Order: sequence, then C-alpha cells, then structure tokens
Amino acid sequence: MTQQKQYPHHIDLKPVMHVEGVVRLPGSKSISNRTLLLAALAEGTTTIVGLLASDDTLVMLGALRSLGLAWEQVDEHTHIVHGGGGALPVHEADLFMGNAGTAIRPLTAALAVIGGDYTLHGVTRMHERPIGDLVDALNEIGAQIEYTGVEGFPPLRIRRGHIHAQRLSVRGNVSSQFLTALLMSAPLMAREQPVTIDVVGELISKPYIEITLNLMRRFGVTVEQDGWQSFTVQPGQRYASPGTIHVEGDASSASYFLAAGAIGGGPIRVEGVGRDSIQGDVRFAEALEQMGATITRGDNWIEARSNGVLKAIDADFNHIPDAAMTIAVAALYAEGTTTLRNIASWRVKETDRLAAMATELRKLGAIVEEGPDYISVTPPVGELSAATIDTYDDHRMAMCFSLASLDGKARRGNTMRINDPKCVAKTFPDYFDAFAGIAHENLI
Ligand SMILES: O=C(O)C1=C[C@@H](OP(=O)(O)O)[C@@H](O)[C@H](O)C1
Ligand SMILES: C=C(OP(=O)(O)O)C(=O)O
Repeated sequence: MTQQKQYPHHIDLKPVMHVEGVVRLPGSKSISNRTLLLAALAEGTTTIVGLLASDDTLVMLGALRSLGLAWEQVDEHTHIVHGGGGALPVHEADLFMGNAGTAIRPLTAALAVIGGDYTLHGVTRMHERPIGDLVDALNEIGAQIEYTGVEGFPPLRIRRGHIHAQRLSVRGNVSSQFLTALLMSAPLMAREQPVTIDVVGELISKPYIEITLNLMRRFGVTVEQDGWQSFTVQPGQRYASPGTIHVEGDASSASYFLAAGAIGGGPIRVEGVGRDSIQGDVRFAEALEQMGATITRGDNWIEARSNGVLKAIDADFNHIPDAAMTIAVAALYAEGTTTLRNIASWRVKETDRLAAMATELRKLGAIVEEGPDYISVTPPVGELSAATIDTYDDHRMAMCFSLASLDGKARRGNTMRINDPKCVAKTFPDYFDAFAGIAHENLI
C-alpha cells in the first residue's frame, strides 16, 4: 500500500496481498475520558498511564483546564491529574467539546450538578447529536440547562440550579452515555440521601455502563444495581484517587486489525487488550469466530488469523455498536449475506452510519439493504469495484473501509481511495501508519 501523507484530502490504498504483524493499540477512548473526569472530581492526585492521545481526549483535557482543574503530562505515556474533590475552581467557562460524546455528556451532568455558568458547544455534527434525554433528566431534579440553538441538541448553557435528587429517570434507548453521565455525577448528588436512577424503556449499549461502574468502583464509589432498570448510590460516598490507573488499549480500534487478520491471512496480534478487558468491544472477536476466523486470547493480547473464506452471519450487535461497523465491511469477504441487527443508534453517531455505510459499500459493488435499525450486506460476485470512499468526518468510516483494500481468500481488492483520512484523529491519529505496518504487498 502507499500512504500519501502529503495529500491531506485522500489516501490511496493498493490491494494488500497479506497482513501479518503486531499492533500496539492506542488507549481506550471510553476509559480515558471517564478516568480523566473521575480523577478531576476525586480527592487526591491520580497518575494515568496510557491515556489516549486524540481529539476526543484533547477536548476533555482542555475542558478540565478551563474549569481550573490542574493536570500535567509528565512523559509520553503518563498524565497526572490533581483532583478538585468535587469542586470546580472556575465558575464561568465556555467549553469546546469537538464531537466527543464521552466528553460532553458526562461533563453536562457534572457541571449542572456542581453548578456555575457554563456553555458547551462542539463541531456542527455535535449540534445534531441528541442530548435531550439527559437534559430532561437533569432539569427535572432542579438543574438549569437551556438550549442556545435547537431544542434537544447542543450548544447548551448551564446555570446554577438547586439539585434535589432522590429519584430520577432517564431514557436509555438513544444513547447509554446519558445514563453514564448521571451515574458519574450521582455521588455528587447523594450527599445526604440515596439517589436512584431509573432507566425508562430499553437500555442500549449496555457494556459501556459496565465500564462506567467499573471505573467508579476504582475511584471508591459502589453502585447498587437492579438489573439494567435501576441504579442506586448510597450517600456519603466520595470519589478518591486510586493512585494510578493504567488505561487498556482501545478494543474498538482493535477491531480493524483483528478483522484484517481474519480476512487477509494473519496472524495479527493486537496488544493492550486481552481476555480480562473491561471493554465490551472485545466481544467483537466472538463475531469473527462465528464468521470462521481463528482467535487466540492472552492476558493482554488478542490474535486473529484467517481460516478459509469467512461465513456470513446474522446477529444482534446492540452490545458492540462501534466495532459492528467493522463487521459490515468484513462482510465483503464473507460467503452469503451478513445482517447486523439492532443498531438504530448508528443514525445519531458521528454521521448517520446506516446511510453512510450503505452508500459506501454499494460503491464497492455490494448489495446492501438498509432498514431503520439494521443493515444487510451481500458481497459482489468477483472483485470489489475500484472506488473512492467518502468518510463523512467519521473516524470509523475511514478505519473500517481501509479493510476493503485487502486481498481476501475469495477475491482481490482493488486500488481504492479514502477521502479525508485525517478524520481518524478523533480516536486514532496514527491509524494509517499502523495499518501500513501490517499490510504487505504481493508476497507470493
Ligand atoms: O460510553 C461510551 O464510552 C460510549 C458509548 C457508545 O455510545 P452509545 O451509548 O451512544 O451507543 C459508543 O458508541 C461510544 O463510542 C462510546
Ligand atoms: C460513537 C462514537 O463516539 P462518541 O464517543 O462521540 O459517541 C464512536 O467513537 O464511534
């Protein structure tokens, strides 16, 4: 493959005949941004090792600094956060949140509960991503949050309210990040009485709630859980620094390399996540196994290799919505029609991912059916068409479509162009270097 860094507008990928190698993963976005906020809310100083360096963590770090919460980077891998013990030194701030859901949603709850005069805004797409369920839940318990643009969406203005929370409810079917945000702020509300959060309706993306609860526990707060329906925080619990937190490698980022191993030979080993990961997206490897790949797991690594032609699958991907995009592209190399179900949340992420995925897969010659909450992909007979893939300012569109340059067991990829590859900066700024590191041209 060639990587044309001098062309910021596109990258051309030649057919990749074989993939093999080891990839050290960047830090998990979900763990990084949660850890930063919890460390900032905690008492004491937290050392964070392996924080993700990307647009999404930069906006969180920038917001913490604007709020007067001190942190410093001491070397390439280590950050130190000086916790504010639940207080915010700066009472008025204008915060740019980029397109980071893991920054704007938890911060909205924390700022509304602690109180002050804050505005939160982001890129254009952030202003199209819903936040109404979270704002409703907070305003119902006395927060003062207003929309300064379109109702239900950022930008937001937060003023000091009078929080009286004992029981609050939030809808769970648009984004699990709303529940995550309320959970992380619940200890700040539960000063004298317990606080219970009820989930109204279905809760999507459940494994992300497990990440939230796991990290809260490490910062000294336990949450009583009644299934996925209600969550209670007993009073008097305060966040306290655990000392040091090691951030796992990003399991969603792992999906591209594991799929590459499953399609293009392998073995590919990703390092930084393993069988004990707290990230739900490690279950992506199970989907590859169902498609016929061979997966091996260690404490801190996962390895994938191909084992003949992949088989199509028909499965529910609600638990791994991000990594599921990688399956939609891997489906180009599977025999039969692959169907991904229960992924309506794709419509409200970095772009409308159901529409974007369908449009771009069709450019490669696939037959695609797109429904309100599902997509099915039938690969073309013979080679994939040469195509220019648009990425819609969505890092995952750029990363998962790089796989369409692979030579699978059944067919050869064609030279393809990926427009605006730099959008990977949201979670994986060096993605195309890492991909170049495992991609080998004709080895035969
Ligand atoms: O809490 C998190 O860290 C995330 C939750 C998921 O969002 P939804 O709950 O909106 O599906 C996921 O897509 C996102 O990338 C990260
Ligand atoms: C949906 C995603 O991001 P966010 O954390 O902004 O919701 C994603 O990374 O795929």
